[in-house]
Amino acid sequence: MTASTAVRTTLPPGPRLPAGIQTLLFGSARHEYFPRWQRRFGHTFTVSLAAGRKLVVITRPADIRTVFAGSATVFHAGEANDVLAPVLGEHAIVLSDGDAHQRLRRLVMPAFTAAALRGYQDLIGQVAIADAESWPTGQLVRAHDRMHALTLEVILRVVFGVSEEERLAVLRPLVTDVVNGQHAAVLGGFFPPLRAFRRYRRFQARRAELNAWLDGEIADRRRAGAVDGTDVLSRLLQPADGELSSAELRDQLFNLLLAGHETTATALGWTLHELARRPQVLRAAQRAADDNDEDYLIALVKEATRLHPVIYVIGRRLAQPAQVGDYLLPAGTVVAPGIGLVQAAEENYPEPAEFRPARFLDGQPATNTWIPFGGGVRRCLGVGFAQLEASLVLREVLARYDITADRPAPEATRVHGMTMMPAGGAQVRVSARR
Ligand code: HEM
Repeated sequence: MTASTAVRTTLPPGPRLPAGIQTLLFGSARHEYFPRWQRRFGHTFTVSLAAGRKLVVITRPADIRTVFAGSATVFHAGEANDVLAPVLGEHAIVLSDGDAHQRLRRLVMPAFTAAALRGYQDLIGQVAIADAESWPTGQLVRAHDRMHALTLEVILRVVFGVSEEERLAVLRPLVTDVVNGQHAAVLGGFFPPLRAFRRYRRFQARRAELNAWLDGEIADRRRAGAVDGTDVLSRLLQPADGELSSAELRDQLFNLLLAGHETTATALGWTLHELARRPQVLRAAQRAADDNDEDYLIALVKEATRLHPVIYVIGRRLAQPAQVGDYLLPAGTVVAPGIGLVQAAEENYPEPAEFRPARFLDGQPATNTWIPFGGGVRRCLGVGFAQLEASLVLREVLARYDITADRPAPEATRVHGMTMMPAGGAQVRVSARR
């Protein structure tokens, strides 16, 4: 082995700022500091976070492949997600590892197969039409807020399977409180004194109410033998080998709510924002909506999640030492594929700041250069669901409206917990289509 390829046993270089400051920068402006640190320290760098956590950020597709294809007994995603433990239930798939994860994935997967998705299509389409018909014209609309309400409606109707307006009216504010309170809960998990604050206590109280609602719903459905509906809960209730207990089922539903609601809304918000700024691409997208060209509509979302990754970085905690690229990293390190960095690299996407859906029509991107949904055995379970939902929503909106931006510059990105949002709410000016 030559000196240049020798495996290094030190951690990769990284900023020397105090860990508290690096934690703050990671929490509030990772999309600004990670590119700077990459320029300064190279393709692999270490971010030192509070409580001695070391995040080794990787950006080369070959290194990302090592992590995604690596053994699930070595690369633990559940442990890397432990900051979410105060929010999610103990059985949540996102927090699990090893055999427990494999079992949950096997039991939840049938609700996300292509056949299952076809079953949800009409219901999602109805929610999309109802929303699109009610857009106000002649004014500025915060598209992200609208998408937030819409994707919540999809979760309630298509994932939880609730259709009666009376019950939806109870659930909407309850779920909204829980979703809005999750960041206070994560902070309370980090800094116990914050648990005395009202926001933390309110989250816990509303979370308990939602748990009780979900428990009641699952018990009712089991009693009634209601497993043939076209919703995710019905699919999950279908008897399977080693089936989910009621507590496990409740935690998965809650996990799906948190994983699928804000993420999809944000991807849609960014897509509409980019379209409003680019009349030519908008016209092509409107033609695709008229022709029901699903490939183009999905290419729009793929390009939006490339240019504006909803989740900027993901992690795997090493259960034992492992070699990733040039480094032999110690157990306990979190190896973190830098989604936002790999997708913004000129060598992977020429003129990376441009919004070009055609990148996803002329063949596939190179392996591990487009990873907004993560990868390997932990790849997002809802990728097909999110793309179906987004394409149906875009079809209905673009068939009806012209959208423009008042300002040529793109909106800044705001970090909100795990999610990278449009800071101005993805404002678009809406008019009836000419
Ligand atoms: C545009 C929308 C979405 C984005 C960008 C997104 C992104 C992600 C990412 C980055 C991960 C982590 C993957 C990894 O660590 O390798 C993930 C995991 C997950 N997502 Fe999504 N997601 C979206 C929508 C959804 C939807 C709609 C659902 C379900 C209704 C969902 C359910 C899940 C679940 C259950 C996991 C955990 C998988 C596991 O640990 O095995 N997601 N998602």
